[in-house]
Amino acid sequence: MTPSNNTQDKHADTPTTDTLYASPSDIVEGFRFDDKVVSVFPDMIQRSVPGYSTIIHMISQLTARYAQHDTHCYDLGCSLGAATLAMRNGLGAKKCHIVGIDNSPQMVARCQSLVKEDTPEHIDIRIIEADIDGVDFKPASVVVLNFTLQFLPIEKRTALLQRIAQALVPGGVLILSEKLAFDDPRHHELMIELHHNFKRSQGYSDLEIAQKRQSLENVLIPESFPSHQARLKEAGFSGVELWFQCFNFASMIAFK
Ligand SMILES: C[S@@+](CC[C@H](N)C(=O)[O-])C[C@H]1O[C@@H](n2cnc3c(N)ncnc32)[C@H](O)[C@@H]1O
Ligand SMILES: O=C(O)C(=O)C[C@]1(C(=O)O)C=C[C@@H](O)C=C1
Repeated sequence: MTPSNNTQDKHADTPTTDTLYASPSDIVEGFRFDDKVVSVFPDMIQRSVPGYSTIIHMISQLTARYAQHDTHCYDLGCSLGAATLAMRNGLGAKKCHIVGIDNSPQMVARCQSLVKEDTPEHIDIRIIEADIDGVDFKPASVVVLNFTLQFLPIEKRTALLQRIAQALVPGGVLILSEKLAFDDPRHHELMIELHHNFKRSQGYSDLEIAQKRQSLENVLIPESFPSHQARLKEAGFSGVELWFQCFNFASMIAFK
């Protein structure tokens, strides 16, 4: 079996368009990664996160540059495995242990079958159902948190990043993608407006945008780049840089 080059190819056969917030609802429930979200997730994330494909593509390249032989490569909050497969593609001939972790049983079940059908047996790749808060990390060279930390309660974020920093071998990196907040309220509002315009351009209605925003309230908690930078340094990283940003969506690289 030949692994696909485009990590989203496998998701292309998922037919479902995201219409989860298209009908008016009296009570908008808090966002959860349940069956309904799993069935539309590739479409939802592609049409909601500007630059998502670019980030996934670059995770391959960053893995090619930073992965070290016989270490672990972790994808934390792997959802359907887009970043996991991007890491796998970036490894080339390097022998690493790839581990994708998610605490949504529905995501994990679908991810396991997608990864299995696309990966030759000699590649060491595992998708595990677990809370990333309690995982005992093995020595790692590349760790990915692609739009996952934002769902962890703020008070748990430092401890997780400390455990990641401790697990990274010298020369290892953390790739951290997040929805950002901004300290200047004028800029914060502008970024939200431009993001909503992006969603409109992707076919979402004003109602869908408003209801999704409500469902993410107090579930996805964004922080500013300076806050992330300060916390990552406190957690043990020696350098933290932004390598991608489009509006309020960004990806950082943190060096051990
Ligand atoms: C926005 S999605 C991540 C997208 C994915 N990384 C990608 O690149 O396609 C966030 C994921 O994090 C998972 N998640 C949230 N909190 C978690 C936790 N404490 N432990 C493990 N997974 C978690 C969710 O179930 C969800 O699948
Ligand atoms: O739709 C939004 O406004 C988002 O914030 C996008 C976002 C994310 O950043 O994780 C939110 C939930 C889904 O998991 C997919 C994407």
